[in-house]
Amino acid sequence: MTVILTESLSKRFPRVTALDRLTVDIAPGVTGLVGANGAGKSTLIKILLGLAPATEGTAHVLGMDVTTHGAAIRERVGYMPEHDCLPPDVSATEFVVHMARMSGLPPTAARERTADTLRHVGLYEERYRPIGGYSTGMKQRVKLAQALVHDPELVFLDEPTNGLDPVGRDDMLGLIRRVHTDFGISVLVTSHLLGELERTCDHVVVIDGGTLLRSSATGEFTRATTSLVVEVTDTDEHPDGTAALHTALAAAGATVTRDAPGAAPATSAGHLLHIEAGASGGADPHDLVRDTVAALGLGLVRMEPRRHHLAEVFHTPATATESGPGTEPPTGTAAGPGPAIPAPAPHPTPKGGAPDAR
Ligand SMILES: Nc1ncnc2c1ncn2[C@@H]1O[C@H](COP(=O)(O)OP(=O)(O)OP(=O)(O)O)[C@@H](O)[C@H]1O
Repeated sequence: MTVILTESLSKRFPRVTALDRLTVDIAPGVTGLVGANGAGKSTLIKILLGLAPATEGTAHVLGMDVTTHGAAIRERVGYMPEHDCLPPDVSATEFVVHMARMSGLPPTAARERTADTLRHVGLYEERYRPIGGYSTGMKQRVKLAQALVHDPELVFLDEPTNGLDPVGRDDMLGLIRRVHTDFGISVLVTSHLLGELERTCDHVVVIDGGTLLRSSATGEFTRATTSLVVEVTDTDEHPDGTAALHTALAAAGATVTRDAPGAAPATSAGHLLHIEAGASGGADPHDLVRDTVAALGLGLVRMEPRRHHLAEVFHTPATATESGPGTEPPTGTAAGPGPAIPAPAPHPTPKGGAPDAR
């Protein structure tokens, strides 16, 4: 089953190719659409809603052609735009009731659905206050509520975590997950932060310069690169236990690094060893570590699998070119041959709203 299907979809502006022969097939569930700023995410959403015409190619949403069924698609799809689009002088309740009425709900149903939806997104007493006084987090919740109020089958959420602090981001990601688990609504959520989508999405589509880099289940991005993290104590015999273990494991044929491969320096603890799974000559790396630690007489503080983050997968040239099952190769690229997408910004920058006041 497919909720979104595009075939060789392109959008060319006079100076920029925003989408370049994009072919994707998205199933029900929560799907992340990842790409750096300018990758073409918002353009794709506008085409899928029937709000902007494609230059070439086809797109279907819930089985409907976007060029001929835009209005019918918008009846069954919710849309949370990226930019601040809320009127400051009305309350969340007034605004969401208005949007529900615009979607065709009768007055009583619109009021009831509004109350339920605002409660679901976590807005309570403050829903009667003017939106102008809300924090960015509260405004994002109102935008999410208006996308859900007409009970759609699918929602497009464009950068819903933009401008939120880490706690606000986690709350929003949890809400997005529940939109699917509690109501069965499929979600297409965009972000320029790869890491935040791996916890939220079943499937991730990565685009760059309007072309497809990769489309696969979230687990496939991370599973292939699992490594073990090991931490040991020092002893009188081995004052640097980590170094001793490193030497012994390497001598046994394991691929060992002292810092997290590809990790930012801030996350690299010099006393952690990373052993690549499957790189220890066929032996189970758990057994190898256990036996080696015991032979050296060290104390084992921890031994745990470490799942690489999506960002690392894309910033490690060796893994970025691997094709897992279900992976589609990049099509002709306007952004050059490099497989890695540009580094995501360290902080999401609110483009339309004020920084979170909380
Ligand atoms: N109406 C337009 N006219 C000309 N160029 C446009 C227009 N809309 C988008 N673009 C360009 O198309 C490219 C893709 O833009 P788009 O907004 O889809 O990217 P995005 O991935 O959503 O990034 P962002 O998160 O920054 O909005 C960009 O280079 C942008 O400048």
